Amino acid sequence: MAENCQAMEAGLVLSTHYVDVQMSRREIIRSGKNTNKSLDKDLIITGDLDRQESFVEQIFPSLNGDKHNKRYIMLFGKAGMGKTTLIKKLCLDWSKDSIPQFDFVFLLDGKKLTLTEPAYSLQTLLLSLSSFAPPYTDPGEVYSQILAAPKRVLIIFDGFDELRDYEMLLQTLEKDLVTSLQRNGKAQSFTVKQLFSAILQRVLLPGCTLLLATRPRGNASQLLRRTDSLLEVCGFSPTNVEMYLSKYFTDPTLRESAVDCLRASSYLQLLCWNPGLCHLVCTVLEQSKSSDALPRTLTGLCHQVLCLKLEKDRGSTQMPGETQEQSVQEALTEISNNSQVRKGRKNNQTKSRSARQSALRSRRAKKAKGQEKERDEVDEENVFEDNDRKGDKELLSQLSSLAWEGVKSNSSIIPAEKAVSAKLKAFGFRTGLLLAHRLRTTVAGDDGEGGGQDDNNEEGESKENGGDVNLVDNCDDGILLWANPFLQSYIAAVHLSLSRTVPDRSFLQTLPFQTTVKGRRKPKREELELTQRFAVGLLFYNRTELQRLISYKETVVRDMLVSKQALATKHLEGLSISELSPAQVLEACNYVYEAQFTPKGGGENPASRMLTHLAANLPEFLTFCGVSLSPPDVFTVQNVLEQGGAEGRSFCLDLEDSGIQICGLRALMSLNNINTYRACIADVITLWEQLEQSDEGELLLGAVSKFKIHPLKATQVCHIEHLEKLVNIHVHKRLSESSSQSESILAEGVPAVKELYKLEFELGPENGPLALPKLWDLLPGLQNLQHLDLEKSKIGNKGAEKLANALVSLNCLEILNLSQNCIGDEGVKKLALSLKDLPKLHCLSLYSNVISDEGAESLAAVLPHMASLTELDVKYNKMTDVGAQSLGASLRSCQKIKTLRMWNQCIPYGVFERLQQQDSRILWH
Ligand SMILES: Nc1ncnc2c1ncn2[C@@H]1O[C@H](COP(=O)(O)OP(=O)(O)OP(=O)(O)O)[C@@H](O)[C@H]1O
Repeated sequence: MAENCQAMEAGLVLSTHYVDVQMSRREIIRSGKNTNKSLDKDLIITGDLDRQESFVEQIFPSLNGDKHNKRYIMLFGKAGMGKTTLIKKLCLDWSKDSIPQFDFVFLLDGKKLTLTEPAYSLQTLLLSLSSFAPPYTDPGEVYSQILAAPKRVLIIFDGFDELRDYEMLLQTLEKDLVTSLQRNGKAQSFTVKQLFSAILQRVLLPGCTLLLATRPRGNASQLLRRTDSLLEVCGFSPTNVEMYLSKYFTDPTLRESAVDCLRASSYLQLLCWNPGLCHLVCTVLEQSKSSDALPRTLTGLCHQVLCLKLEKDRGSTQMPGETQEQSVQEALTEISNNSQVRKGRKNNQTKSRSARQSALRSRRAKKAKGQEKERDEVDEENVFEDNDRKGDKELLSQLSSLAWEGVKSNSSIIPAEKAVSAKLKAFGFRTGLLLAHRLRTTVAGDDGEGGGQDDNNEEGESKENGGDVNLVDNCDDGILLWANPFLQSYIAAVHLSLSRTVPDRSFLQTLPFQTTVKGRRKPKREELELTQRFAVGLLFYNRTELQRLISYKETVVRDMLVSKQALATKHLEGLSISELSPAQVLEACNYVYEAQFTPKGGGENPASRMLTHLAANLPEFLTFCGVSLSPPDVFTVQNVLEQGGAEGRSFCLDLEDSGIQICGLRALMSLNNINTYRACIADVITLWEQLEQSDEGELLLGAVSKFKIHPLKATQVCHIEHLEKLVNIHVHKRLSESSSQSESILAEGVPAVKELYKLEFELGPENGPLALPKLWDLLPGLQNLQHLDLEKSKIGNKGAEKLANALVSLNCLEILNLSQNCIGDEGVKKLALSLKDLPKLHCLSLYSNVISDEGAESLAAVLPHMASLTELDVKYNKMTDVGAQSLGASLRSCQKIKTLRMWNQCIPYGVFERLQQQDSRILWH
């Protein structure tokens, strides 16, 4: 396994190129209801500071001593975020004994589901179909060891694109099947799907640990119910990016210039947050001559990577004789200079490269035979090159149509029934756009060179430029797939935007923000979203550049682009921006950004028209609440907000529950057309502290004065912890004991606290009590609070007493909701004493508590003193006719009260009716 899991793409090797990334533990909102949950909607999004981070080693708590060992772990992250890489690292660590709790680790790939014949057993699945599995000399013996101690087995599932793929496997298995699976472990009569299902449903190997990797989209009610632990790959931090670059560019001069170039390209640098994109960025940096030539958009990045791949392919396929040899040698030297990693693989590569070179030479020789001898050699070259380029463009066009088919069906696998010509496959492999994935593990000795299986059973770019064309043809258990999700989406977009076979009408239907027949906007899959983004980007991309991908004449391309540009612009301008969801607003910002760097031409620029339109129509109260804002997302949002600023618009930003990083928060909040902002309180405080430390007084002033927290709904314990911190700053009028600069800025306290008028404490009966002590401490600091909602928080009599103490300071309180809180007579007596001193309280609810007659009487006693009270609700308590009559009597001297709700089963019906007749303000409901 140590050998087999090493390979990363383009010849990089895990042990030298892996960057230790962090993961964050995530939780889902457990509402108790069995709703059809969708992970990306139901995850609790924490602030930057609150992410509980952990490293690979910490995924599995040690088996000894940990009673709550997590046995169903889900690892998620968007495309390219490094799930597979992390799993490989895990396998590598295990192979080096650093995860001693497992005797066996098996990696099962979702792609194996394409094997549909009922010809497998658990034994063959684990020992022959799992990735990285070595050939076993005595599989029977190994299998019995696995069965003997399933607790010491880790099974990893990877290669599933989305959550919903797992859901399909969690549908209940038929009883007969369960019985036969359990009885006949060795019978090779099951499908991969049945075996996967049985493992996931704990029918087979119950007790083993499962780690499931997936992209986060899709509904997954079944899966989420089973999961004990949710981990998200965080992506690269700026330090990780630096580390990656230093590993990628081993030559110090190259590294330095790459780092400099990257520093000069803000957006590119932010894209590196996604490790998969960071790799693409390095590919471009490696070849780029100056920072001016670097791409500025995601479209530009993928375009350049694709062109480099095409050029590399042409470079090695088109140059005759010596020149070709030289260039391949140069390329090899460059590669080995750049990374020691590739050295290990060099033999293979050199072998396949030289084999291919000679094949190419003979191809060229054959081609050359029929040519007119007298022709000038240079001309001959050009003709070949032209023809080859045309051929490549034709192949690329076929690939792009295939890519779009894949995006539409949400798959990176090219279905076997698709007829893909050998030439196209060869082109796909050579350029590294396609991979071949072997479905069955090679048995020892199968491989002529004794190499065993390769790279997670995948072939293609790993033997780049190699002669693996026949692999899929010759090997009937191979499948074809796209090597890179970004490039697949990019090429799919090339089909949409640059193919004449996609007429305007169809193109229009592929644009984002389509409403379905039912009028709802469907949630979209990742690749489709990316493809749409690229499609828009391509329409406005440099035409000369695009010409490298397609063989139409310039005028044809121009006309086609102009027409599609007009459609895209009209489509966006026709949208009612204010009706878009926060996620769609973000999408729009991303599209507009991709289109933005249109080369200057005559006339009005439709791309800038789109930007202006979006900026002019964004709602003033702009919320990204609940939408994950990645670093590059923040950049595109900033771009639109700045444009809005140029048009005289200003915004109130809500960045709560967006997971925005503190540096992103800083970037947005410091724009001068932001009136107010909301965000995770703890992150905001950290930002203030940073600004204070860096002596940025003016920014700090803005950051403090623009921050808003009203109205505040606390749903997690940390929300109250953060609020407590903020109230402390407000009360002490400085950020910390030692701070001096903030003192003048905070001389009047924190405006956000002063302007907090409504606080809803919604932690529920389980978490509520954990945060209550902090709430009691901080409440006196909220002097302007008008509305306090503590419904269903289990505050009890003790809490009521604490609250009573705090109420003394809340002179502005108008509404107090204490429904369903287990408050009894003791508690209400204490409360009553403070309530009478609240001059503005007009609405009090003590609905569904445990107040009996004694408590009712103490309330009755203070009612006449509560000058502003208009509504009192004490329904569903424990008082009898005695308490009810005291309250009724007291009501007579309270002219202001409009309604008194007090019915419960302990009050005899007749008594209540009589009371009601005496005073119509007494209500049943
Ligand atoms: N920790 C890491 N260190 C170095 N490179 C990494 C790391 N994580 C990811 N990469 C780079 O990013 C590329 C994409 O990562 P990977 O394939 O693991 O993503 P993924 O989350 O599995 O994506 P997908 O959802 O598309 O399967 C890798 O091929 C590798 O080059």
